[in-house]
Amino acid sequence: MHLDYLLILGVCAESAAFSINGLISKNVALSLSHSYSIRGSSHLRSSSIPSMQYETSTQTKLNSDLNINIQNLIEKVDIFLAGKIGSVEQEKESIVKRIDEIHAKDLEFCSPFISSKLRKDSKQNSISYERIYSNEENPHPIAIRTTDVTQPLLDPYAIHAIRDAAETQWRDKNKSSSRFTYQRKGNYEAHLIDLATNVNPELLSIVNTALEDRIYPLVQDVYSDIIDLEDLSFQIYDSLVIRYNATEAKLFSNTIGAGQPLHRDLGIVSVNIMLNEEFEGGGTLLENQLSRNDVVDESVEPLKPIGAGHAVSHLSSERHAGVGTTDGVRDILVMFLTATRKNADSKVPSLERTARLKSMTRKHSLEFGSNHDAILCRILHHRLATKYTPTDGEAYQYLGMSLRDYAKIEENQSHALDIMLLAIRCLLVAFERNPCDGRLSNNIALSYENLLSMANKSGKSIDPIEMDSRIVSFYRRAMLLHQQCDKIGCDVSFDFDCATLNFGLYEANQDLFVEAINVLERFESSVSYATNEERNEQQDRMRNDALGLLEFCRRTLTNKIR
Ligand SMILES: O=C(O)CCC(=O)C(=O)O
Ligand SMILES: [Fe+2]
Repeated sequence: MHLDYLLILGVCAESAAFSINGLISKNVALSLSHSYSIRGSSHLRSSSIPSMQYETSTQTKLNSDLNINIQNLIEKVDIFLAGKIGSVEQEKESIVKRIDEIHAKDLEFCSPFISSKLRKDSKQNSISYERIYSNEENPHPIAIRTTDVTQPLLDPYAIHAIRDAAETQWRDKNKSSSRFTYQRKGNYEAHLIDLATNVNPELLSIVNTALEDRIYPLVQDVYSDIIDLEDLSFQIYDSLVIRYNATEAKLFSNTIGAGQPLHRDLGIVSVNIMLNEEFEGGGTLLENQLSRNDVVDESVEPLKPIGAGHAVSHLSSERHAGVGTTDGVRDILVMFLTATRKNADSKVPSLERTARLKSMTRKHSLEFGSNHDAILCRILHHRLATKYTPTDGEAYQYLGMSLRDYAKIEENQSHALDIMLLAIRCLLVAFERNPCDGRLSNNIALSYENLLSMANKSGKSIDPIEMDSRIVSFYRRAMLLHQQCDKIGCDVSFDFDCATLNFGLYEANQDLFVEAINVLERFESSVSYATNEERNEQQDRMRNDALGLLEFCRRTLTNKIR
């Protein structure tokens, strides 16, 4: 589905206003005034760097149109920011300074692990690997998998030492210092640096040898086409031993197994090494493996290394999940690599800056007393994220969502509408880059709904049929993407619930009760795999709302038939 970006600019022509039938909000005592937009998660690893490449032949023309529009769009965002913030350039500088300082501090955490020599001085890569491609007509590489059984990144001795140290730490509850945010039943984690420091000092030399001889040369080989490696030195900023214990997860009736939801990691490159083979399910699902056609592709399978000691690697910005391990125990060692520039003015690569800008936004914005200033802070951060990595779809997504939030508090209706249009255009740029992000499709549909109601308020009119078809297409797309993930064993239940309820509510508001029922019926059969208590509560509330709405639709339909 390709959308016409220019059309969005032209939707405000003067003609009859379109009004949504307000049946639900008028007649039903449901607390459905809120819609569920989906924010990026705030955990340590929620950040993003661009996907490896971004081109398809059918998109070529759109891309070139898009380039002109992006420039125009960014200019408009800059004009908006300059009108709201007195000293934009100064603010930007201080944000970047703060981000770079955190980066420098984080690098100390794993400093006992060696960093890579510059590429020209480093060893030649000897590890064979294959590329894994996105699921589209003109696929682009999204990951690699090592392919030669005789060349593991870690040998059995190293694997044994790592697992043994992790188990020792897990037995000692006092020693578990976790920065890991996916504290789900059945999941365990240990920082490799803690294991090397507190449990088995030999791990330092084991890991450093693997890094120097195999891992860094491999990474430099794999990513040389994608990242400018000139004067770049890689370094571990964190590394985790993760255990997914399916038996324990099942005890808590978490039927999808032990896993991690979709996320991005901080840093630049993630290397995911398999430590054992005795489990069912599991593996790493990359969002871009999903089908972007409006079908569920049954052939998509999560990536698994060829055996213990072997690896899968991807840019940390590729959105991915740990698919539920359904039987046994799955152990992995994940290394998150960042980098510094040796000879440049700025030591921090722009990819790293973008990732950190996005991950720090929430924290920085909470420092402001007023909601207005907090939203401006978010817009500024995401604008900077798009500046450092213009290809980053998620940066555009967040920029769009923060602009949308500004539009909602803008009192001047006409200005609000203009800002909303800017927001939607950012979201559409994001969609071009990340067509398989189900949250994004939901948020676009929702934003079109917001646009319609704002247009009504300000007396402007929008082609209702065009809008309706976009809203429905984006909700359908969101549902389909979530459905694919769910089928593969990746926990998207929260996002799936959001999209389902929003879509059902939209249909019900159009008096399309049969359609609404079809959508909402999912709530009668689906299971919730909430990640933490807060989400659990929110999800329960959503489910109740949805079931109430479903009942209302059924009742209304029966009354109509009578
Ligand atoms: O389970 C997996 O393979 C994914 C692990 C992962 O993404 C992470 O630890 O950040
Ligand atoms: Fe990850």
